[in-house]
Amino acid sequence: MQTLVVDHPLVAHKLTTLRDVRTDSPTFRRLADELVTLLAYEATRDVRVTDVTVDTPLAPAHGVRLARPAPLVVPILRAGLGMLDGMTRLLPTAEVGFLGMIRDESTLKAQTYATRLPEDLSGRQCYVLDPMLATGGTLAAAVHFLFDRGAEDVTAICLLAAPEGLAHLDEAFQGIGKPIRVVTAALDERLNENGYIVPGLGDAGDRLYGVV
Ligand SMILES: O=P(O)(O)OC[C@H]1O[C@H](OP(=O)(O)OP(=O)(O)O)[C@H](O)[C@@H]1O
Ligand SMILES: O=c1cc[nH]c(=O)[nH]1
Ligand SMILES: [Mg+2]
Repeated sequence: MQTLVVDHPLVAHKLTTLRDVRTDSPTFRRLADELVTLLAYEATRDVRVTDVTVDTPLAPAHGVRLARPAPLVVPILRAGLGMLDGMTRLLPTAEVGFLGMIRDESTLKAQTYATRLPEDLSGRQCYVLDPMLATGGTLAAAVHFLFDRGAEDVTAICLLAAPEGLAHLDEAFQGIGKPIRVVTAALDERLNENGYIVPGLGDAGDRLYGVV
């Protein structure tokens, strides 16, 4: 598995405000949206393209277009939904699948309550959106869903990651023979006794959409 921590002053600036407990929900949503677009720029570095030639007003010009089939973007509900618009702004032709998952707060195990994905993902590049990679249980389950349907590679875009979550994914997908990448704005220190990322930003879903 490959991990990329995007090192850029604009990313660090926006992430700092996102973490701040005084940041309200509307500002949090706007910053999450802006951050995902910056992260997606790096995360899509290996997106498949095909060569094309277009005519400028002066002469033919060689260039590229996104290859078919289009990439699949998969936000993990609920918090991943806050990253969808920022991603599709950059990749407007992408298709979107959905996974609804919630972590049981006592066992920290991920439970799936909704799946809406294409049956056949053969040859598809997939981008999973979830702001928090904590124990890694949720993301590991999501990646399994995609590989089980034939996805060619999976790139996860996260706002924050914990070392424990990256280690979990490394172990879970060792020897799978398919590329997995995690692109994140920061690698934090650790998880606390409740499985929350420290220093983190709290519960991303609650900060985006309110406590339910
Ligand atoms: O790496 P893990 O330990 O599995 O934890 C990370 C998951 O926890 C959060 O979702 P949550 O269960 O709070 O659901 P929500 O998005 O509906 O708030 C977060 O958005 C991730 O999906
Ligand atoms: O720190 C964390 C861990 C899991 N889910 C969150 O929203 N935040
Ligand atoms: Mg939550």
